Amino acid sequence: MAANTLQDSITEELSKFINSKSATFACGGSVPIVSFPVQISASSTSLSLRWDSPNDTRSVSKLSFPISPAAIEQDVGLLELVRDCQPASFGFKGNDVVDYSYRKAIKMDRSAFSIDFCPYEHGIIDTVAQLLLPNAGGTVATQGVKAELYKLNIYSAPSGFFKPHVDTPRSDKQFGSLVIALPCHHEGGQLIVRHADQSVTFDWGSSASHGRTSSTVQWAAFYSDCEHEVKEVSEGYRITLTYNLYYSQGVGDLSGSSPAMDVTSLLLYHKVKAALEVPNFMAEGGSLGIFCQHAYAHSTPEGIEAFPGVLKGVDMAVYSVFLAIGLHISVRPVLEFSLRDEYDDYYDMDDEDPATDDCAEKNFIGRQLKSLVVSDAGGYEESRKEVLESYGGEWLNVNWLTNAKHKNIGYVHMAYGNEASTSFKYTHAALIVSIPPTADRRNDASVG
Ligand SMILES: O=C(O)CCC(=O)C(=O)O
Ligand SMILES: [Fe+2]
Repeated sequence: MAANTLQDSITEELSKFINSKSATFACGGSVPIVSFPVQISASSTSLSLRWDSPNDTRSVSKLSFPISPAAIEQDVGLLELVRDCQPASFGFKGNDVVDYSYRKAIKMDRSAFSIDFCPYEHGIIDTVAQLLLPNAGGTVATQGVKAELYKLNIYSAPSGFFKPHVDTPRSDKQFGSLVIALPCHHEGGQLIVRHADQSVTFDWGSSASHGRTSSTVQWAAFYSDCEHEVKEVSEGYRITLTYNLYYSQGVGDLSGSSPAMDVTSLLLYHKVKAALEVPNFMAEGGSLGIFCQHAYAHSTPEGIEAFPGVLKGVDMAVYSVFLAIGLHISVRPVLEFSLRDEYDDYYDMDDEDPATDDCAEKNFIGRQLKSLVVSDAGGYEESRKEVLESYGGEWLNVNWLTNAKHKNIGYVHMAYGNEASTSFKYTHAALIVSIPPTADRRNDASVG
């Protein structure tokens, strides 16, 4: 093949692959167990599984990992675990079925055991969120991953296996599955994951993983629509934990609605309440403004769609606190504007324009976040007032709590003057709160 033809065909194949979902349908890795729990003593180089004995719920059994090839036949805990598991079923036409010609394995339900391994602690869930989630078909409101432990499974020699299947989704929020292999000696039992005409094999057997089985936890995650199978185990015990992976409100999407956070735990909540109780604080009511302290893409359509969920740090705290107190708060663009701007001082003497009167106190605030506005306003003989009106917003006297920090270009318009040219304005994203007058604050149960 001529060099260029070869290059073209490789380019085409790589390009096709990157453009398909196949580029990320499965991922995996390994975590050395010597590092957890955070190593305080030399004895912390194992992990423990504890489970309820089925015959006596007061009695708890324990098994420590890793389990070496030598220990496999003598480990009493392992034999007990095998004894206490039940045959593993699989979903077939809406029923749970046990059929050893399709799946030969045993399982334990999550309600019966606990283990001191947490995939979140080792960055596995962060990795899944970064790699699999973006193509999993969620929305901007589902930027996080919740991994829910499902079952413990054992595939043992001579012939544990699970034929090709697709996992039954537990809810419409499920986008994938995570399998974690505990460090126990085995051979065979490869997990093969397929998507379109591609496949990935995860071989966690001792020889294939160069002995790592004895010292590492190995894992794989894949999308729900991927067919997968577990090949026959020829030696030892392949012990796995399975997790269902769900979309969740992730970091960046908890503003005002974090199910886990009590907003009153934020000191800011009490400070704001105390301020509102002072009659002379904004006695007439008005607008309180907080310029966002972090940078956001607040003038692109995708960036705007992500608000308010994308707020972070103190911006999220501010948003959540005012929302919880029951005041109206929204993210709005503030046009960067000063008296010294362009030729405004000289050419724009329109008396009605508040900018020429008291713009030192007032800010021009867009009604809502807007993607970049390109306008033909501002040509010859048009006042700045018309330029601003074409953007859409109002002049507000704002009591600012923070200074502007980050800006995006928000508005492109014609420049003033008699030659055609363009000019632009930056916008800052700010949280604008409507503060009622003192009398209304007292009457408002949610504020008092
Ligand atoms: O243990 C495994 O590797 C995967 C098992 C599996 O496919 C399942 O439990 O649905
Ligand atoms: Fe499965």
